[in-house]
Amino acid sequence: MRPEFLAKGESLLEHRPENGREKAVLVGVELPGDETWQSAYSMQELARLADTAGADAVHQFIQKRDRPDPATLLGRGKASEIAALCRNSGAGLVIFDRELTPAQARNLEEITGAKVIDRTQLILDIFARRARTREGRLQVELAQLSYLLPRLTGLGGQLSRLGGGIGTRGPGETKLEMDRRRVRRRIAALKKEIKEVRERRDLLRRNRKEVPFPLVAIVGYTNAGKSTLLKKLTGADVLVEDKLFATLDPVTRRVVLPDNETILLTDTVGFIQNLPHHLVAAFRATLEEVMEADLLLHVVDASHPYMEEQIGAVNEVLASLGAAGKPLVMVYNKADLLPDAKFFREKSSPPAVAVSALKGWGMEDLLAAIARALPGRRIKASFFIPYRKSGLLPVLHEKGRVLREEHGNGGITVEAEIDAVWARRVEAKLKGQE
Ligand SMILES: Nc1nc2c(ncn2[C@@H]2O[C@H](COP(=O)(O)OP(=O)(O)OP(=O)(O)O)[C@@H](O)[C@H]2O)c(=O)[nH]1
Ligand SMILES: [Mg+2]
Repeated sequence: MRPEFLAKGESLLEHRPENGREKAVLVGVELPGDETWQSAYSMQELARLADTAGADAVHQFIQKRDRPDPATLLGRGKASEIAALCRNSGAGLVIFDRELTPAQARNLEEITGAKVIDRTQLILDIFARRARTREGRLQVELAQLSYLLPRLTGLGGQLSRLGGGIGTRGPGETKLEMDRRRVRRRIAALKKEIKEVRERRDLLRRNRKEVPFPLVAIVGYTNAGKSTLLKKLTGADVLVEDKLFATLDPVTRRVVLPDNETILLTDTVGFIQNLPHHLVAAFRATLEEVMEADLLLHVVDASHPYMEEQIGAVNEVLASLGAAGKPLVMVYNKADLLPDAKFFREKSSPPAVAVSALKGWGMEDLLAAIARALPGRRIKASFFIPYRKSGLLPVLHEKGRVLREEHGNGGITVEAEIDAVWARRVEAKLKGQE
């Protein structure tokens, strides 16, 4: 996706080749206080992100430093080594696992002669390529431009890197000012459009509320198997891939629980450690599905060596969205890859089930757990009860709070606040034969 402020032929991330895959050198920088296993895991993840974006890691290493070098993050000597690595392997791209300042990126590009980007830019790039809906695209563009704007400030070199082809002084400055204004204008326009999309969604959501189906949102670390689960439970034709961030646009489908209650199940964008905050902000509208949900299914890849850390990262994002206290069922997925998944089923708070979304194992357990965990949703409803069915009146009194009761011709009009499930049961009895 090309942000509109760029002229034709210019690209925000020039490292992307027209076709085929790019060769990249991946660099981690470990500072005092960082855990070694964490840097190593983060690098593995960076390699998978690079793969998803269309780059193959030809070299990767982690450099330990006492403090970051303000000009180049790692030492000049190391930067020259990277230059040699790039030359020898034909890599045109260097990806850092740590956020780079605009000056650092520029200096490193000068030394290495390659494109230099960081983890945030890589994730933004993946999102840009994968967003399908209008809303998703708007959100990604907003995130990209918000990331870009501070990087345009006073940096002629940086702008030319971003496709302007401009010098650093003189007329370049004027163009730079203009670009900055264009970017700001575009950001304002995007925010307005997203607000409109959001208002329409709110309307849809309100309509949906009147149909009192509980909303259940699937959340979890990227690649945990969320879409596979939705597919298995609903037969929905959703994208499942062994790639990070396969899903960007939420999909909602109906599921009928064993007690005949219907729920709406929503698949969401996956979470990742160090999720760029621009992205969280931009995807807030999408993630509102999560905040609105009556129940969350936290899907975990139980076969992953860093399962606990991934659970922690997801809980952090949930907390930042204000969804930490929501009713939740832990779904330990990929049980088919484990010798014994019994352990997970024994956890009881929050309730947990072990499943294999791929093989369809544990789906009945899961549906039963959802039914148990769903909080009773009270709605306001009115009923007309014919006298021959007046046996239903005590049900309303027992299960709900009767607000109004009027005995008229042929029957009783009752207004009550009642659990959604019971409201539907009473409706069903009223519609039934006897
Ligand atoms: N062995 C095994 N693999 C699974 C299972 N569930 C999902 N997978 C695989 O895990 C990979 C990711 O699955 P997705 O359903 O796309 O994962 P996701 O959580 O939706 O991922 P994102 O949308 O990228 O966040 C795919 O290769 C699936 O086939 C499972 O129960 N067992
Ligand atoms: Mg998915």
